[in-house]
Amino acid sequence: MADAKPVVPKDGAKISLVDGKLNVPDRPILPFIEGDGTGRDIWRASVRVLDAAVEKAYRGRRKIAWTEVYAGEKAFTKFNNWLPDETIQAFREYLIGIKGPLTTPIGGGIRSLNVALRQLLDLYVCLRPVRWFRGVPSPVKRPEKVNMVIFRENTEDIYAGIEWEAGSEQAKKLLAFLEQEFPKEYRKIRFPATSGVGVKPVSREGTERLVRAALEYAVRERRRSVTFVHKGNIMKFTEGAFRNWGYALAEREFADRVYTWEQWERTKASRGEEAANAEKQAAVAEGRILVKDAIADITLQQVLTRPEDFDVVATPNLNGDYLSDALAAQVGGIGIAPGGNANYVTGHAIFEATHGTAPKYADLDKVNPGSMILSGEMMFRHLGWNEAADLIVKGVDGAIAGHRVTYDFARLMKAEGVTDAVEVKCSEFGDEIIRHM
Ligand SMILES: NC(=O)C1=CN([C@@H]2O[C@H](COP(=O)(O)OP(=O)(O)OC[C@H]3O[C@@H](n4cnc5c(N)ncnc54)[C@H](OP(=O)(O)O)[C@@H]3O)[C@@H](O)[C@H]2O)C=CC1
Ligand SMILES: O=C(O)CCC(=O)C(=O)O
Ligand SMILES: [Mg+2]
Repeated sequence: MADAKPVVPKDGAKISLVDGKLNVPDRPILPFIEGDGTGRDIWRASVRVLDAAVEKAYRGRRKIAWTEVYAGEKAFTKFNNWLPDETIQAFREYLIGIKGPLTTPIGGGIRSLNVALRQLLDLYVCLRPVRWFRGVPSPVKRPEKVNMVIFRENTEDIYAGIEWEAGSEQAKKLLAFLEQEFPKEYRKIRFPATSGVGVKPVSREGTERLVRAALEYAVRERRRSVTFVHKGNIMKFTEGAFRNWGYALAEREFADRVYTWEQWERTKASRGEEAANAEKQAAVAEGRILVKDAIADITLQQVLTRPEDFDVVATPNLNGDYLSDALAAQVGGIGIAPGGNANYVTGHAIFEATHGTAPKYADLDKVNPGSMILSGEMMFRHLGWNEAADLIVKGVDGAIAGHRVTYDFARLMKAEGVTDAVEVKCSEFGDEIIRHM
């Protein structure tokens, strides 16, 4: 069987990290994974848009040296390997890349390749900006109020994949250990003989590097607040610790840039509520970032009812997964929800849409390529290619304003009474974006 060594364009050059800064050549080698299911249609449309933006912005001076790497069904078919080492090696070597969605079977079979890539490359931030594009149909009345950036921890929590099937030898062994060593806790397991068991690791290091990234972003981008979203009332030493470590780091490393709810609590306890409110107001007035926290369940209500209270969000892995799909709905759905996974120390990053493979639409040239295209836009900004990124935003704005959109937007537009909305194919929506650049 052939090996999965990527074929790199001869004139391509490597991106490198020099003194903590990306050094991007004019012909950067960027590995890409096409993706399973709708990934194939989406990639075909997206790569044309990304190339067109670069061509229009730089008139041949810059060009991407796309290099296909393999994972998922295509890799398994070609190489009998779901995630070849060559793919990991390529992302290691070329630093930055982009991928389509990959299928993960439910309740058995292989573990997530998406998660494996994040863990193997230690891409500890999953960055998912959620903002509304004018004209995108939305189920909420004021979608323009949604402008949030999710920093989802990307390497630990239950995504570590440490769990054992009910009745398995491993589950029995762990339960026997618990019965022996922690009898009080063991007695809380309602049906031990038929329980699957999982482990949820959340570390101080993992939390701190994620929170640091969120705060650095908030400072750099002059954002208003950072909210730690957690379920720390129930999971005290994992999610609750995430909150506590987050506050401690904010006060330790960003003392002169933030004002935290913990500070407010301390001032209230020592000098009363009025003094605490005055202190907070003064801090916010001088441009400090308000650092606060919210419990995950009520957050899911409040992001709907008062989205303006949420700005940058830092949260453990599972909460971030739920929150990013829920928030995407408010700005027009998962068809326009980009993202990126990154390690800000090593410089490694893989950009990818928030959505999955949407298998029922595979190869129909139907779904919205917007999430992948806007993930490309994020990638260009990450590379410092802002002119190309701006053209993509211009193209997306124009395509939406023209009301020639994929089925998801057309469906919502029609429901909103937009009579001239025309459903176009995935590839045609790509054409529309290029036309409006
Ligand atoms: N990072 C990754 O690679 C991810 C992979 N996955 C994997 O994808 C597979 C399918 O997951 P599933 O839960 O069905 O979620 P999906 O995100 O794949 O699809 C769910 C629904 O979202 C809508 N949707 C998805 N993509 C688009 C798009 N590009 N344009 C417009 N609408 C879209 C469709 O809604 P409608 O039916 O209303 O038209 C679709 O039925 C699973 O194996 C899962 O593990 C999931 C998430 C991320
Ligand atoms: O890996 C998967 O299949 C799902 C991942 C996911 O839902 C996400 O990263 O948002
Ligand atoms: Mg998800």
